[in-house]
Amino acid sequence: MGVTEKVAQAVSRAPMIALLGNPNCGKTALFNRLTGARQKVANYAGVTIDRKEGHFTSPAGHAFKVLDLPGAYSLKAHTPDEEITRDVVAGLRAGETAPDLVVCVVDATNLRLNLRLALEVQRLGLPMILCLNMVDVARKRGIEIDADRLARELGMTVVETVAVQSGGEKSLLRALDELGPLAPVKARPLAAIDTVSVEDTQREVRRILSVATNNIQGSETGTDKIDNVVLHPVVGPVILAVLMFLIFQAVFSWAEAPMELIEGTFGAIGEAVQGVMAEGVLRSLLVDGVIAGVGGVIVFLPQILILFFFILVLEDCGYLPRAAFLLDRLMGGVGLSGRAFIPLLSSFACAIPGVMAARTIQNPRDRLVTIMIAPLMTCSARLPVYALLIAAFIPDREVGGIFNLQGLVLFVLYFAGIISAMIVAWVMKRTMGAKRRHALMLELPNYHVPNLRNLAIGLWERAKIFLLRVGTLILTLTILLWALSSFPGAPEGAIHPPIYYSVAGIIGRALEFVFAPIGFNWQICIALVPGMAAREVAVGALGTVYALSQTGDEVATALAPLLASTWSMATALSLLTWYVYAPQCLATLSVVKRETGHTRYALMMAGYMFGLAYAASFIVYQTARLLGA
Ligand SMILES: Nc1nc2c(ncn2[C@@H]2O[C@H](COP(=O)(O)OP(=O)(O)OP(=O)(O)O)[C@@H](O)[C@H]2O)c(=O)[nH]1
Ligand SMILES: [Mg+2]
Repeated sequence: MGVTEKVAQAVSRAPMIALLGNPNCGKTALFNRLTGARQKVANYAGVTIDRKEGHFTSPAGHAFKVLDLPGAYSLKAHTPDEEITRDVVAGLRAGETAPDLVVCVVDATNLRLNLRLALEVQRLGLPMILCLNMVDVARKRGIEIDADRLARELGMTVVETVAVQSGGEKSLLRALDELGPLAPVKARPLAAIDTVSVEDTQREVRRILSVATNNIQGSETGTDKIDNVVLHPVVGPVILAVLMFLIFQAVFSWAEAPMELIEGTFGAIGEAVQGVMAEGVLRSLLVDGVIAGVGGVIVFLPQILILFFFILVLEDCGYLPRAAFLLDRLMGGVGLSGRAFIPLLSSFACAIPGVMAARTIQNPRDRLVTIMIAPLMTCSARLPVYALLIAAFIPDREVGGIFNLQGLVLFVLYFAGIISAMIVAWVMKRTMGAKRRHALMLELPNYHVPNLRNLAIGLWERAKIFLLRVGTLILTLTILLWALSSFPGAPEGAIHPPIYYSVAGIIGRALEFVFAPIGFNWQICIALVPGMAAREVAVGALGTVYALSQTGDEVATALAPLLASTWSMATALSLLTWYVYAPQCLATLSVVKRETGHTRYALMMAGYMFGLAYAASFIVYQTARLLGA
């Protein structure tokens, strides 16, 4: 038997540990530390929305399987993500038994809230360890917890951990090794444990805290002082607006140098290949297909990373739920709950995690509306499209002495998506029958300085996702497009470049009939088709289409100036508008179908977004033309 097979066999027989706890107490951080995984950790409730399995070996050589679960306040699940947690620990999931051991992770700075779940879970009768996490923060705040006394009161092992410090998990590992073999236990049915009232549980928590801790609960902390400013009704929104604005400025100004470097490199490679290879199909594939197409997309990596740098910092320091709090009034005005904020914010990375994060929303209508508008948030796949067109058509100059016009336009595009989403939400809520809205119940976590390692991992993961997409999906589609655009080739006595007569050219010219009223030429129409698979593909596709439209020996890696000289401003604005609305992403539509359980919602989404895209582009194009653009 090979080593990997031995490991696999040991793992399959290993006991299963479930990490359970309130949202934001550090379960995922602990999971990552135990298993070496890189699951998303961030400073707000509701980061983990699905079960995630991993495994590790303890210092004494025992193998364990471990489950990271969505945070829950109680086993009485209110949201789809809490249901996952409840079903896993109660052994209700199809084909799964209850875990062999529950490690209940609690935030040591907030035992009053956290211990309630621990007591509730204890009634299931499963072997259990209580993990006092964030003891570093608790100590700093003068909270003293007598772990031995707590252990006696609860009748279970209690360990102290710091999930974000290397070695911070040691006490848990030691406790696991001391546990000895775990006999299989059947969890008590949920109905049987539902006999103690919340009030009684809370009374018991208070009693335990009074004997096992010094009962210090948050005197005014640094967090409160910051919040006095950040959540101030006037100053707060101003800070939020300035912050957002600075981010978009940075996306353009900081990215300039690295982008030029990448562009220059691809240009040089293109010219080198052009120089050493004889003219022919293979050279065209490399230069017009791979280099012009893929190179055209990779250029945008720096901008994506800059945007994510800011998002990750805001996520990790604890600002995001505050932003949700500030925007709750605005969102309430259109009938959305502040809960929708995090899913919508995740959608700025990609609508797919955004749609999935809507699982944390309790009210089914709220959840559906949030899912339906999530793709209107500007995902990072739109950034290359926006950046390309802005670089080509919007002059790089200062406005009012401080703002850069390009950054300003990008801000407007993001803003257009948000405002449109709010309007759509309002209309949907109206048609579904307006419902009284619930007060926002949102935990505001303590601020902390972003963890550099987390930040680096987050950026690295982003870069990996992007480069993987470029290397697989985008490369494949670009090559396919190159082939469709190159064959069958120009007929005798042709007056246009060969692409005009190719399969793609014929499709593009057929579609042009539909899209001419919004100012799209046949080259754009060609790019829209593979762009359905993923938005950035359109940029690569335009790169290839225009490279193939070049006559003579020019290399067209610098797409922006080429577009600037061949399109009208009206066309560029229209295409930008199209990308604000069009559902150019099949993956999102299929996730919507999966998360809602109905094909009709995916179709509804595609329908309303295409409709909006066409109408908005039509208005923008015709207006711009009237104004002579
Ligand atoms: N100082 C300190 N911070 C911690 C500790 N454990 C976790 N954190 C931070 O607490 C925040 C929440 O951590 P997560 O691991 O995402 O929490 P979670 O319990 O998985 O949260 P959900 O998935 O939302 O239920 C992150 O910002 C972590 O960096 C700790 O022991 N000490
Ligand atoms: Mg988590």
